[in-house]
Amino acid sequence: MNSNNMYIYGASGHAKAVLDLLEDLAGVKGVYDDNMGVKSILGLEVSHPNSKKLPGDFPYIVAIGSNLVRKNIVEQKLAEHAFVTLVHPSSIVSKAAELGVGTVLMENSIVKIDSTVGNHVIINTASTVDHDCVVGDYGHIGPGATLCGGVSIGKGTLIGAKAVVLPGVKVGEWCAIAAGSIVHQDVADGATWIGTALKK
Ligand SMILES: CC(=O)SCCNC(=O)CCNC(=O)[C@H](O)C(C)(C)COP(=O)(O)OP(=O)(O)OC[C@H]1O[C@@H](n2cnc3c(N)ncnc32)[C@H](O)[C@@H]1OP(=O)(O)O
Repeated sequence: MNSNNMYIYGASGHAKAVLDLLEDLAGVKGVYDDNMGVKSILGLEVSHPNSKKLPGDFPYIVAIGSNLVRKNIVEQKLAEHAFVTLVHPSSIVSKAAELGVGTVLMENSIVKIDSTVGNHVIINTASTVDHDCVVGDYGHIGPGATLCGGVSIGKGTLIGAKAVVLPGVKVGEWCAIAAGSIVHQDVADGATWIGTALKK
């Protein structure tokens, strides 16, 4: 699956990690980034689209760590384009789980039975989405984070590295959960949670 032809949008640290998921880079038909200062990544030339129409012959992956920037690129620049889903071979995905388009599962991540992961989500290294979870579009489950069973994560929300969301908890849209936190109650849209409490 990871050796299909595709374009990559984004050329910073997260893009490097995404390129490293691919069996080889021969299938990468182009890399785009809005930053004119970025000229290459892992030996691949980086193009700067500006007002140029982006090619549509192969699907894209938007490899940008910021959830909001990723959303804006998808919806403003690639609204007419198709996307791939990348799953590292070391990941474990239940046959009864659903993964959206443009979503990336990094090494050793796990998505368990009856979970649904939306579009353009990052399931980062060694994170766990346990049974019956929902992760909304443009979310990011950080490295080593754990979603216990029946957790719901709203659109655009960042779950920081090694954070734990306890069973059945609902985290709203566009929230930030600090690295290492334990989330034991529901979190409202747009809120920041640090440690074991909402940020004052
Ligand atoms: C491969 C990769 O790298 S993937 C990257 C995944 N990303 C992450 O895991 C990062 C997650 N983000 C965080 O943890 C951030 O600290 C956030 C979003 C929660 C907070 O960021 P900001 O809103 O900028 O808050 P800020 O940095 O000003 O910190 C606010 C306070 O919380 C404290 N704080 C911030 N993060 C944490 C944390 N993880 N644990 C404990 N305290 C924290 C700060 O020390 C500060 O304390 P103070 O008010 O006493 O000085």
